[in-house]
Amino acid sequence: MSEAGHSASGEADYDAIVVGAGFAGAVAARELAAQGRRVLVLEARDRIGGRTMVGTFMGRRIELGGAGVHWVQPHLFAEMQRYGFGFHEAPLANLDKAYMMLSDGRVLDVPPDTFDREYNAAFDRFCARSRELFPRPYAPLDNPEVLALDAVSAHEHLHSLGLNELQRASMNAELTLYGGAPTTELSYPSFVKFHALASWDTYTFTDSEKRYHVAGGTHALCEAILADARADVRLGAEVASVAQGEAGVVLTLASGARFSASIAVLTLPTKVYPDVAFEPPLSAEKQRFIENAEMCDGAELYVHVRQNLGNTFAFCDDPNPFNAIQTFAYGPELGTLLKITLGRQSLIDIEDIDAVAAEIRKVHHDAEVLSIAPYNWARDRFTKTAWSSYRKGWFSQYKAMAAPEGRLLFAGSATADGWHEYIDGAVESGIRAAREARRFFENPG
Ligand SMILES: Cc1cc2nc3c(=O)[nH]c(=O)nc-3n(C[C@H](O)[C@H](O)[C@H](O)COP(=O)(O)OP(=O)(O)OC[C@H]3O[C@@H](n4cnc5c(N)ncnc54)[C@H](O)[C@@H]3O)c2cc1C
Repeated sequence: MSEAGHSASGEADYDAIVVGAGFAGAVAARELAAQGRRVLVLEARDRIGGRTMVGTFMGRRIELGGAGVHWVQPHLFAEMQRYGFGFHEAPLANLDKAYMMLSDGRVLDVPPDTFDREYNAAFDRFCARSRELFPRPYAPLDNPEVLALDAVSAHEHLHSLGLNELQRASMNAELTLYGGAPTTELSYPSFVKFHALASWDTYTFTDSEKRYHVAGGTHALCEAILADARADVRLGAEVASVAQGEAGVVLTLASGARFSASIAVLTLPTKVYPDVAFEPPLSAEKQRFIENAEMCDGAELYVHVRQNLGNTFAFCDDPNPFNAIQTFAYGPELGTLLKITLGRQSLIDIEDIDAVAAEIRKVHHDAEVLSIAPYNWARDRFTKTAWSSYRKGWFSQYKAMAAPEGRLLFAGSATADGWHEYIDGAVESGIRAAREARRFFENPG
């Protein structure tokens, strides 16, 4: 290569290189190929799917990353429709038991109807202004008041509402889970936007986060999208540097291999960008966003318990390490599989079965934990954060991360206008980046 983007013959290897084969990358690759472009996908891992990951536990398929999906997530739903994927319903509805672990460790055994009513009341109050603040949720910064409120933390807003103990604790557990950090850090309007996206309706929102999975698994859906791209895909291809010049881009892998193209679409999780060398460096605005905006310290864990606990749900308020403990499957022979979501994995070692069992027994006193299936996203070097959550003051800056820089286009769920903590946001961002690419190719100047 003599100059960024040119091989010795002067021909770039590809029209576009997509970095990352999660949902954002798979969709961007397919859309670029549909435009007639020659596309290469470079993925650091030896699998596709990124922050969606399917495993098996006790003979069942489990989603260790992004899983909850809903038809109010239009980009993802369109993909499910296109490739013929339906919805698989997780237990959640018709709970036998509901629990609330308060911040001091006390556990309330709450009748499920009361739990639902109080939690929904808290949610309604927290998001009471969602329609007013986000009349068009896909243009989330149109209302100038959102920009001002971005400096307000979820904690500050929650404590201004005069809620009762159960309402405040359940809502704080939910917000800790979403923020992946203490709620004093989470941007208040960034969370309210999700309520607006769920048609300004609390029940629909709750269904959208916990109730439905992709039947057949997220992996199969991601595979279907990527197969449709008919792109060259290289797994185990960790991009170490990205150089752009007048003629194109050159991406160099950790192995030393180099590929050139006219443009690159980057879909890296935000916190991973500092591990890639950019020449010239990324803009100061982007670098500030990368350093400051995201904070999610989350992880996911499945637990097999000998006893049949029935259909249960527990919220655990910060600083208890598990924020949500939900029955995933149960029966007389199986016992119970619990799915646990943690906003703050650093509060516990999720690979330590004794520590996990002790925590479970605070809610389910006699539970005998037989085995666990943890995955720690915050410690995964190709993720570093779990889902994308915005620190207060940084939600209003997300467009800095999405903005193209020369021949580099940026996708990934954190850059989405809509469901930024979700698979839907990843799909949305891949479509947007491909649209930007089309504009670039039509008018390269
Ligand atoms: C535990 C957990 C629970 C979640 N729950 C939900 C949920 O219920 N519902 C929902 O919709 N969403 C959920 N999410 C969020 C959702 O999974 C993500 O928003 C979405 O999958 C992100 O997709 P992406 O393509 O933007 O990024 P990613 O999926 O992270 O894709 C980025 C890709 O880039 C690759 N990469 C990184 N560095 C390099 C490099 N140097 N070179 C080449 N490749 C590289 C990574 O390996 C990865 O494959 C959850 C996420 C987690 C972790």
